[in-house]
Amino acid sequence: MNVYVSDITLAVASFPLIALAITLPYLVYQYRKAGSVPWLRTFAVYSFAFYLLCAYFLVLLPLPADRSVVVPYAQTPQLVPFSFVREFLAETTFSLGDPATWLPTLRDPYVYEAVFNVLLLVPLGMYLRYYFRRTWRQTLLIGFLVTLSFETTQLTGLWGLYEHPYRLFDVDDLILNTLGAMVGFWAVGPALRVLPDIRLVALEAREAGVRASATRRALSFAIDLSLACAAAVLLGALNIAISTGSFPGGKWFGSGWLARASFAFFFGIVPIAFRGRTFGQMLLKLRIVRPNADPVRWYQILARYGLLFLFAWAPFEIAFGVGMLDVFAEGRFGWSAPLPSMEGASTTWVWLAFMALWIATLVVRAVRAKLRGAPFVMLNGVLSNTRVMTEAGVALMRKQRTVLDVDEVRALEGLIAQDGTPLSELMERAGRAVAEEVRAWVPDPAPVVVLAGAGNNGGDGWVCARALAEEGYPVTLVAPDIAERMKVEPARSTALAVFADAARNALPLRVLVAPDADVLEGALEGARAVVDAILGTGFSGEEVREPSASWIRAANRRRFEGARRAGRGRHRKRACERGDHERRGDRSLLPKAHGAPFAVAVDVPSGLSAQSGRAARPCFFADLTVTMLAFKPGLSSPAARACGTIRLASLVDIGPHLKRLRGEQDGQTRSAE
Ligand SMILES: NC(=O)C1=CN([C@@H]2O[C@H](COP(=O)(O)OP(=O)(O)OC[C@H]3O[C@@H](n4cnc5c(N)ncnc54)[C@H](O)[C@@H]3O)[C@@H](O)[C@H]2O)[C@@H](O)CC1
Ligand SMILES: [K+]
Repeated sequence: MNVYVSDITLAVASFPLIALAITLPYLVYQYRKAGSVPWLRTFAVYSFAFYLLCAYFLVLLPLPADRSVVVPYAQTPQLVPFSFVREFLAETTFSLGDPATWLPTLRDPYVYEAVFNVLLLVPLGMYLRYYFRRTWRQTLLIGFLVTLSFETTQLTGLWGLYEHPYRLFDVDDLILNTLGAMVGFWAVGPALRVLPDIRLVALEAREAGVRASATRRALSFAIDLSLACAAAVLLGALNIAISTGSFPGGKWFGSGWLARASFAFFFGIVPIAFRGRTFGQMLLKLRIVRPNADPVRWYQILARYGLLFLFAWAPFEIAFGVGMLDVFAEGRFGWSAPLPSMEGASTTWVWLAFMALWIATLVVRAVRAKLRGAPFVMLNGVLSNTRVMTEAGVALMRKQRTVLDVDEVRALEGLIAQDGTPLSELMERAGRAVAEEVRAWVPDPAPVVVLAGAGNNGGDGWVCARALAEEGYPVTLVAPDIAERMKVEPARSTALAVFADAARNALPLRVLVAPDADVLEGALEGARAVVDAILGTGFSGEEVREPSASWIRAANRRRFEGARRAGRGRHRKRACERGDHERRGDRSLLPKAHGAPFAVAVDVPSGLSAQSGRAARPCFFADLTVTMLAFKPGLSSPAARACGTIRLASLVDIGPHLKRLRGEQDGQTRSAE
């Protein structure tokens, strides 16, 4: 037992080193991939790394001191399955009929080693299910492969580092370890109800990643600063090495000038050459842009960093003089060296006071930004009219600037159709885009409910349902009437075509026509995702008419109250009945019930006016809204929190069509005048 403890102690002792080594790459990776660094994921990653370290230490240590040592018992692999059971029965006093022998056997090495071997991979199974979202089959396979890697490492004496195996290759270990992974997989099941969904965490992180957080910017600045300092030191050393002796004073330039040149390179030339990105910013997917996300001009970059260095540097240079930086020439290091020799300490104080003031303004700005949920803007950013944004934020902001009125979207559709892409094709692309989002969320086929209205928004729903059914998802499509009786084109022909396809190819697609409340609730209960294709840009009015209203209410109930049989969440029910989740101006939304399906709205959540942004009662609450062609004005109203994350499905390159539309609009205004 002590062996285990000492291995784990060793792992604890060496983990900080590993943590240090993985932190920078982890932060960079996380910012690049997910956009921000949520604490839950970070905790999961670090604890997983720590666990793996422990596991490997337990399997491999202690290392024999001598590379050529022969450990007799480890030489012949143990290949008979379950021999530990036989040995245990043969060598211990254990007897099933005699309870007095039970307790002592627990302390028997055969038993605790077996238990240990099971426990070793229990955490792996837990991580695989919760964090990596693996199925039980994948967990079984991965658990087995990890065990196999342990055992082969032992069999080969640390891959040839030792001349002979020093630990025993044992088939029983393979069986018990793999069993442990499966135990972990099943044991974490109940916890999944309480733990936050790791995918939701990722989605939130992506959303948070649109904003360039102070940490992310500080990290990128630290990278650039390190590069500039390293280059300055290197150049300084080179300068001395090359020029010693050949010049009076032993060098070509003062190293102060080299430092300045190096800073000018990394903070001036590089971002100008790479259109607003320093190396650190490239690594962390940040960019210097104008406040409206337009590209910056070269002089704005110079102003941005010039001002920054003016604030931080100029008072310092004025106070200490240029020679101060000349560490190689002076043979002294750091700015503390000349302090005693200052002609009067007053300049030092001036500089320190200036720095303190500047840092204080930074802190105030940071706190204010945090409180208001606004981006953190530094004074040099204000003066140079530049901001640092994430690439995702820049892309989003540029797209969002093209906000089209609902009428304009309709006109645009007409122009696109004239140019050869009919509305039915747009509908096909729209439905598939929504299906893609559902699949990204629910990667393995699982029940999905599509609520499809009578208009073209419903048509998108039909396409989405077919796309998912083609991938094996059991889809329930809820429609107000049979497809033949739909009136709007191309929704009608699309629905008919989907219906025919489903029958011909035996797709797992079931259509419920005007189901009663119980049937609908039953369908929603088992769903992993629900698609709202009831009402889109064609919705108008203060109230939603039936049956759409009941459908929206049923979906919202499932979302906020949980499943009807769960018996929990009575308080939620009351809150829901009071309409807490719908109240306008109420900033915090009721949290989702556990196990509630992922809710995707097509184009706009049903009940929300895409034009005015007013939410009718009821209004569908979505996690994600996939809006078609362009952003609409209503999507940025306060009521638009019903949208969840908003994603744009471009469907076509609208640039040229938009130009034509705007041209035509101008022509009309002029002729009207
Ligand atoms: N913009 C685009 O490029 C595309 C748009 N398409 C979809 O088409 C949608 C627009 O289609 P439609 O113009 O047919 O309109 P919708 O399908 O959005 O809505 C029309 C239906 O809503 C009903 N309705 C209106 N007000 C109501 C109320 N107060 N209560 C209950 N029902 C009400 C109408 O009776 C009609 O059945 C878009 O939202 C989008 O999803 C896609 O099919 C293709 C591409
Ligand atoms: K909708």
